[in-house]
Amino acid sequence: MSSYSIHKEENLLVFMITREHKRNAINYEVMDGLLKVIKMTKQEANIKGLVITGEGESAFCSGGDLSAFQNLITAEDAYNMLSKMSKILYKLTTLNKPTIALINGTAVGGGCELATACDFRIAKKGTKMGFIQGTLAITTGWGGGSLLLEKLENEVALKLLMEARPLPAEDLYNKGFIHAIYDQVSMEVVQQFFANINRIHTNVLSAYKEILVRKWKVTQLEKRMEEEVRTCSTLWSMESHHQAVNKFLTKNK
Ligand SMILES: CC[C@@H](C(=O)O)C(=O)SCCNC(=O)CCNC(=O)[C@H](O)C(C)(C)COP(=O)(O)OP(=O)(O)OC[C@H]1O[C@@H](n2cnc3c(N)ncnc32)[C@H](O)[C@@H]1OP(=O)(O)O
Repeated sequence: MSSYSIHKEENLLVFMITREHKRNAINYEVMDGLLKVIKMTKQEANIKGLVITGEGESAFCSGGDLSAFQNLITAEDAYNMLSKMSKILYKLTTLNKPTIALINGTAVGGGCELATACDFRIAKKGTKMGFIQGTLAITTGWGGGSLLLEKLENEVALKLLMEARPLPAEDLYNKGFIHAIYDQVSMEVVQQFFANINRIHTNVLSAYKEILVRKWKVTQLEKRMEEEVRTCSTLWSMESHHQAVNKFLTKNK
């Protein structure tokens, strides 16, 4: 069974992680799917934007698949995986069309990084989200810390990263991380959120994205994300991280 699906909803492409049993954790197949959908969104003239979501009601995305990545022991092993995803998140962030994270359930760790790489975040009421990487004795490893610092005030972002705890969507709406909250989330609410943007020609939407991307090029966002990956790779190789992952993976055994 595939780890993701891609379909069209009117003029939007929808990418869904279909790993509900793993709380939509990201494996290499999901990474490849993300690359594919980013390319499709860019190339298809009749597509106006991209929506990223997770299967089911419990989770948007629980970050990297810890069971798949637990065999990455050294900093070099970790770097290869982390930089692969970080490059994908940079491509997503700088995509020339609007992107929306439809946060249908819990988003933690790399799941929050994925959401941060989108332009807009819509969440279901009460959903918990957190950059919990600190509890695993690592930092954000896919460049999401650098992205969060671009999207929120520095002090607000830093506090979220340093506290490493899940917060309800309502709190994150007040901090500016979430842009709209709905009782239930579906493609209907995405179309509602997107309606005004949808009236505007794609060339104009792309031109606005280009203004933002130009700023990120000047401030070397890509390089900053790469440095973040390197720092996380070193932390990843430490015993404290391996112990924390082991604790999670054996919690129900
Ligand atoms: C690798 C990059 C790094 C980064 O740069 O950010 C990361 O993303 S590190 C990963 C960070 N993520 C986590 O630590 C999240 C771990 N998951 C959880 O805390 C919880 O599962 C949850 C997301 C809060 C959901 O809780 P709950 O609804 O109670 O479900 P369970 O905990 O029982 O999980 C069900 C099932 O799914 C497996 N699972 C969940 N998350 C992951 C994951 N990230 N990787 C691998 N597997 C995951 C969990 O082990 C359960 O499996 P079974 O026991 O086999 O049913």
